[in-house]
Amino acid sequence: MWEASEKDLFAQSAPVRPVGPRDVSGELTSEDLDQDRTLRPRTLDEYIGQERVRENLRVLIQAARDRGEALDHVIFSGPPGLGKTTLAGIVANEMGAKMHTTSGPAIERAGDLAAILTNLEEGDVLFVDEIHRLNHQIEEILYPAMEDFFLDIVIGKGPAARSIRIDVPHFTLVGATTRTGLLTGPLRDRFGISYRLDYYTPAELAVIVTRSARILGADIDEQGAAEIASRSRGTPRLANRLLKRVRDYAQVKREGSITWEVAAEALEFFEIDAMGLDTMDVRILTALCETFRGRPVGLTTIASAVSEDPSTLEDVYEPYLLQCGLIVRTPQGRQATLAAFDHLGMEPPAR
Ligand SMILES: Nc1ncnc2c1ncn2[C@@H]1O[C@H](COP(=O)(O)OP(=O)(O)OP(=O)(O)O)[C@@H](O)[C@H]1O
Repeated sequence: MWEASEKDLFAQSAPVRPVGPRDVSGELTSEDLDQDRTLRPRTLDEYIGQERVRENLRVLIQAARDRGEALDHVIFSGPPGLGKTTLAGIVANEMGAKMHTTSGPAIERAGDLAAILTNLEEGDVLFVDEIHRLNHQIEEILYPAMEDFFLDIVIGKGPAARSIRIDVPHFTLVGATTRTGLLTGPLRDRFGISYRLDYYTPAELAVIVTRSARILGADIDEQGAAEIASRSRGTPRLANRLLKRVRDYAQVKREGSITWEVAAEALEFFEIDAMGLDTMDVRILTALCETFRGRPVGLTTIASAVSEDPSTLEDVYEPYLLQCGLIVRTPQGRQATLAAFDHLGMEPPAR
């Protein structure tokens, strides 16, 4: 049950995907938005990697289609750039449904959500990016809409208040989050289907790079694709971005074709090291190893040492450094491992 004024009720729906350029690691930049339109796979067959998710979805989508029903609500979680938005588009496409896109922080008022939901048609997909950032009042309106497809609205205040119930079409909510931990229990429980996306293997990324190069008309050989893939931190968005940078380098400094030698030289030029770490990753490791001498450190302390926002550090940089075993999370904070000292070519302090 929620309260809304008439004005609120007829408010414009929230702006779509208000993302600005965030030029860090797997995060989205404005260039990515253009690139995404052309490079994004549209069907499950075109989608590379995440085998379990893909095969599961294939069965669930076919079952829903055969029954003529909307697919159950789905949530995708995982670090930025792994393909959550891509999968949401594929779900809509494979269901033959229309996709509407918004994000958690863009839905500010109850009326925003009411406007979005009442504009949907039967079977439509509503994609909510960063769903963990929905405010609690909005979440509560969403519960009956997800479960029983109605909105319960109270108009006015005090004795004059009246309640109306509005039916909404059977839709599929596809949520994406980088932080499942921040999702409230009741919201999480209302998703019938939940997948966590993993980092891609270098072999899968090499296939993605080769496919993207074909679409972009770039000439690349197998070793060139493998070299870009191995430095892409398991992330397709980054693989596509590095491919474009290497293509620029090949065009200006070499003959245009991307071989292993050209790719390695270009990535060196753009300061992407052999593990795919960029300058910010190296600054984080250097702070942990050098400034804090291998001791455990809190997230905000590291963030101020490298002048970065703590949540970007936690969402974007940390997962890959943890995955590579370069840092660990202890109850006292984040700590560099011996592998981090080794990677930086430093002696660990005597314990
Ligand atoms: N499995 C895949 N095969 C081929 N390309 C992919 C795949 N997954 C993602 N991509 C490409 O990577 C880019 C980023 O994907 P996407 O926008 O879906 O990531 P995301 O997880 O939604 O990121 P964010 O959380 O930052 O929104 C897109 O350009 C897409 O084309």
